[in-house]
Amino acid sequence: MSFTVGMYLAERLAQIGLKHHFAVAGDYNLALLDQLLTNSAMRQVYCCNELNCGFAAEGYARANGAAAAVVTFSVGAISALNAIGGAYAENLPVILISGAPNSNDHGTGHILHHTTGGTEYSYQIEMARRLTCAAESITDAASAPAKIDHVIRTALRESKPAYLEIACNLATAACVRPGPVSSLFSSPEPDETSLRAALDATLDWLKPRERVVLLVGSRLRAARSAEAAIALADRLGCAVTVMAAAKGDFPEQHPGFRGVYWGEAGDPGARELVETADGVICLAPVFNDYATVGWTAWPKGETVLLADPDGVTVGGMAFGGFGLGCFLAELAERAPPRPATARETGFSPSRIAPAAPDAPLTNDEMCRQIGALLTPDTTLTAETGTAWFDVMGMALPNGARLELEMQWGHIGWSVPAAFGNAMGAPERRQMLLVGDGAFQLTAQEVAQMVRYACPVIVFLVNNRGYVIESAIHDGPYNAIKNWDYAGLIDVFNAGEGHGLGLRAATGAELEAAIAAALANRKGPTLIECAIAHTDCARSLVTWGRHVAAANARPPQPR
Ligand SMILES: Cc1ncc(Cn2nnc(CCOP(=O)(O)OP(=O)(O)O)c2C)c(N)n1
Repeated sequence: MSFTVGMYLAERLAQIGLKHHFAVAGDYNLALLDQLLTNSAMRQVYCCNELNCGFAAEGYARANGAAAAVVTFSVGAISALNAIGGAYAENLPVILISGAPNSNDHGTGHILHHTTGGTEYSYQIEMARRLTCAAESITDAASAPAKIDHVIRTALRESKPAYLEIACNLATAACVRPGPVSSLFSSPEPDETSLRAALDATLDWLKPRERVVLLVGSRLRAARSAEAAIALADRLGCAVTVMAAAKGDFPEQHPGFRGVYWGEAGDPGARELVETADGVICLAPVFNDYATVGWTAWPKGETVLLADPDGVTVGGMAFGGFGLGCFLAELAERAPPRPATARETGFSPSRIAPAAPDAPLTNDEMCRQIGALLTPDTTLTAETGTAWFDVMGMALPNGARLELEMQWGHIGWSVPAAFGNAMGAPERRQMLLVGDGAFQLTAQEVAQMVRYACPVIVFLVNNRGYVIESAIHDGPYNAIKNWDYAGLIDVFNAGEGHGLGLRAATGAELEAAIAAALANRKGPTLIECAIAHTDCARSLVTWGRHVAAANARPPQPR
């Protein structure tokens, strides 16, 4: 069999470490799917729809480092683009690959199915360009290798999604074979002059400061700088706080860890620590409206050093041309060691007392039991909603990973993302905390957890509606139709699956359900937790009040 464009793509995806790619079939991509199937290093995994396919790939990228989703033109790709927007917002290298019209149709005036009905088909790549770091259209075999390599190389370097569309008659076209994969991982050398200047300015800035705090942000992970951040914390002997979206991105058992900084909604003491510090080193933060609690918790001014993936701002100057990791590592080397002052007082997350076993299940008791399940090899995916606030109070053992989507915040993301994460890291204990409202958007991907025998433990918080929305601004639109969520599993099993659907209305029932879930290694266990509609973390109410105020700001005269 001659080597083809589709085989070139398959080999590159396998070479960058993908053992799976996600797909939904469509006549524009069937020949390409066949070509991808010829590569035995990768398994083709199918999803119920293209939005879920994109989110499954996003979740896979969190576990595996990168991911690919293969969809059909327009009707598939435009749904998937919502998930690609999420991957962009969350700094994840997901390659969206779309089948596309036959290369002979361009310029012929042909009207094609799965298009908007015109004779131009470039609208899709134009949309994709707005949500990716690189986008290419393959309509001839000769240029395919360079375009494929460009898209993958840029996605890996930028830690952002990229887009590739392949004409449906090109996947089987003869193509050269790929060269060494090292060319896909190349990145520019740091600008030594600028790096030195940034380090000198930082050391000068540090000199007079006695109460320094690190504030870890959610782009630290994408910048692959977590180890360097730990080294810096050890060198400076300082306190370390994390922003909500970065919870789990710094080891919580580290002696300097002091909790989540999230204004009035964060851990007790974290706000005072950050806001009374005379030096706050912000590591790859995203200070958006939710993260700053409606603009009420945003460290600024000359006490702040901003260390971003693409540059450092300190002492009234901006420096660029080097990566965050190398800046932090060099700073950890050059900063004068300081006594571990921050380690005099430890950090202990708030403890929840066990509820009476037969009392109606409360949100606190549910969080207490879930928190007790966290192990160093646990991945907990938490959905937009009260789940955000629930997980903030849980102590994460070193090694445990918390997956959040607090920038894009697409409800429903967590179900396919947890499925994708489970496919990428099957050796980890995979748990999902999702509200009933979000679940209703993408519930069908639990059927794929059954199909691929993923033992994900799904905690479905049935609090009868959109509680997070009610906390911001209530109204009839926050009520939803109740489902028999546990009963869905019988539907998804369709007789041959090993999913388990359980209900928990008391602490004792939740304990029993968790025991059954831990024993069920052949498929997902969905535990429908009955929680009163008004029973939510107090921090959500505080946060909701500030966010509502920020949303309600009257138009300012311009
Ligand atoms: C795709 C999408 N559509 C609408 C929204 C707005 N939104 N954010 N959170 C919610 C409600 C989430 O409700 P649940 O999942 O039940 O979570 P809880 O807060 O635990 O009740 C909405 C409707 C959103 N974040 N994403």
